[in-house]
Amino acid sequence: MKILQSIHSISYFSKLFQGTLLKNTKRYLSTRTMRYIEQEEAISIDQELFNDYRFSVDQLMELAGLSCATAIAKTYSMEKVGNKSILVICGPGNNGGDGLVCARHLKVFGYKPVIYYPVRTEKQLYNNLTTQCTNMAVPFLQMLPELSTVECTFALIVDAVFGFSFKPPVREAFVASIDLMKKATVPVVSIDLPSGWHVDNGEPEERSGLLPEMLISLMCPKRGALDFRGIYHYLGGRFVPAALEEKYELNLPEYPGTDCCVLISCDCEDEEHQKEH
Ligand SMILES: NC(=O)C1=CN([C@@H]2O[C@H](COP(=O)(O)OP(=O)(O)OC[C@H]3O[C@@H](n4cnc5c(N)ncnc54)[C@H](O)[C@@H]3O)[C@@H](O)[C@H]2O)[C@@H](O)CC1
Ligand SMILES: [K+]
Repeated sequence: MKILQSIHSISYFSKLFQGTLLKNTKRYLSTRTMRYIEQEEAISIDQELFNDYRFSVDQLMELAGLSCATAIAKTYSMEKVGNKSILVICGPGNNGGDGLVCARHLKVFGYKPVIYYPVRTEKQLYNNLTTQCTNMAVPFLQMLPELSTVECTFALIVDAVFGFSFKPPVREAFVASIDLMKKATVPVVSIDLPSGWHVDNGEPEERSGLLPEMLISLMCPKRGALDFRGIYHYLGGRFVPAALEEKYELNLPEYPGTDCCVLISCDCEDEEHQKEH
């Protein structure tokens, strides 16, 4: 009983201190105490970036998507991926936009991305991103592939369905995509948050959520990401002005040199991966 209680309090305190304690065998590669922010704070930082700093969505999305493609390439080399394609599933908002940008950069890096984008939002930004992909020979699937097709055709699935504006429950149009990612045995890489997870409370109560192998938090990790139990946790979206970082006490880790992403925790024995990144 005592052991159980102490396990509960360890897990309670590990949430309370927002990732400062080591969980399981996970190795936190950064020595700084990063803050895992709530949905409201993410929205408020986002607004400051657009309204006060006058960034455009296109600018930040390009940096976010590039950092995702870079983190993927660092982790899943062309050698590992082999001849297989990468399925990028895009949602209706900016998380989906990050997926479109990520797919384009993966193509430039020499991978074979294929996009499934079931619900398109009629906005110039998304129209431009889809045109760029089409003209750069990144195919769009009309239908979600069968599980068996996914297993033999794709080396990875990039989950760009929902990010920090998601409000549960998942609406019908996206249920099949999320189910496919839950069932597939190929690794899933989630952009910003695993889709379907509560932004603040993380994995759904009944533990029936999507379990990605890799998570790329953008700007700074969101509170729900404390439940991440996969292998690689990267931070990307290196665009936060120092004054905003200070104001929100984000304590971001140092990015190595000019890199656009940084590995913040790694639950693997792969010492080389940890050293290199
Ligand atoms: N400042 C930042 O941090 C930046 C964030 N970016 C990305 O933008 C994301 C946030 O984008 P958005 O605010 O557009 O929001 P999301 O992309 O998270 O989702 C919003 C869209 O999902 C729909 N949606 C919400 N809940 C749903 C549900 N239960 N079922 C079905 N559909 C649902 C909404 O109607 C809306 O169309 C971030 O997570 C990140 O990936 C980057 O693109 C650029 C910079
Ligand atoms: K996502």
